Amino acid sequence: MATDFKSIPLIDISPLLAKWDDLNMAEDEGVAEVVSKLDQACREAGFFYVKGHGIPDSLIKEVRNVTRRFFHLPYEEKIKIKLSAATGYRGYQRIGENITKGIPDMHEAIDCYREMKQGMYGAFSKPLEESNQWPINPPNFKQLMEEYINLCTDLSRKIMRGIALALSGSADECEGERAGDPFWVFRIIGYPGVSCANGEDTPTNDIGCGAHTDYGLLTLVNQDDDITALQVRNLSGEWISAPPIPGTFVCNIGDMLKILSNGLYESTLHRVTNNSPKYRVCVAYFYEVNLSTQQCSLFLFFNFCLSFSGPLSMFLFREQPNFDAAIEPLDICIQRTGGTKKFEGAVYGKHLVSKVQTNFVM
Ligand SMILES: N=C(N)NCCCC[C@H](N)C(=O)O
Ligand SMILES: O=C(O)CCC(=O)C(=O)O
Ligand SMILES: [Fe+2]
Repeated sequence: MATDFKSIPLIDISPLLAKWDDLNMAEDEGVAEVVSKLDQACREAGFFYVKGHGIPDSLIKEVRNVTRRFFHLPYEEKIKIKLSAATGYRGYQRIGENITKGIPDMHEAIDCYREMKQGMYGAFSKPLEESNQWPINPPNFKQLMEEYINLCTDLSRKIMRGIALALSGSADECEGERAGDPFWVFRIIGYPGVSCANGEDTPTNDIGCGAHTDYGLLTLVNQDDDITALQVRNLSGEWISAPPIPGTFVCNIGDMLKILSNGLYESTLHRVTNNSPKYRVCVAYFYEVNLSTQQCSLFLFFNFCLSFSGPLSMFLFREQPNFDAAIEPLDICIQRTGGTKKFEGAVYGKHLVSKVQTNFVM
């Protein structure tokens, strides 16, 4: 975010999706136009809406509907999948358990993370190495969300190809050899509506989620289409609303893309306040990292050799997400920003674990 933007741009990405896997995509006029809009949006706001994304509207709505049904269940039902350090920070957290900059957030949520094989990355990934906890009620919850997550993963990868071109890299600049198996985070969130406390006329103004930046590359927000609650901070510190635009996702840049782009793009601060009397649902998919490391290539090699020793080893050595990717500013971006690295590299998984471990009071 480098400007005093007053609204958030809307981009129709269908030309990019039509050519995303075409080696000459950058020469296509339609793609070039999308790329230039992405570049402008990422520089100016770090936020943009996308339409023409190809994910069926019926699925997007159904994801919010089952979410609403879950949060309306009695508390005893919801804590059956309660999040704790012992569950790898996966599962349900009640209102006020997530904290941002020391202040409890007025939201409840289910947190999910791409699952990882135990012991894969050494000690640092241990805190997150458990399985997701899905509600058994509504019964189709897990299946529906997994289908949705897969579509969001594909879509994010394609948008990231456009962003890689916008950074004047190659389309797959932000991917490793093992692209296609990225690490993701998924948050299913509910924000209670405000009520007028003690008969006062003005509703209490509770912060649904305090000002923060997202941790990875790109976020896709699926928000209720009748409540304006998400706000994005511009350069002079004004909070600009991101009202719902039916049929779109709100997309924003996370900390890993800020590092990769050497600050050309920034992860913009945003927050949520639900001042409406209605309960608000939001389902956020976070496309976190998709760059492989040296370690990963070695692992791939072993995996390749072992794949000849039968189906069992194929199963044991199935692909793992690149949770341990070391993120450094890309050379092309260093050149474009005056030749010096503005950020030290970060190991993605360490960044995530340090955030998650300080996000809860329970
Ligand atoms: N995985 C992501 N990006 N989650 C965003 C949650 C932001 C709130 C959190 N308490 C914080 O302070 O970061
Ligand atoms: O509720 C929203 O609109 C956004 C939530 C968000 O920013 C987050 O979970 O990181
Ligand atoms: Fe966020």
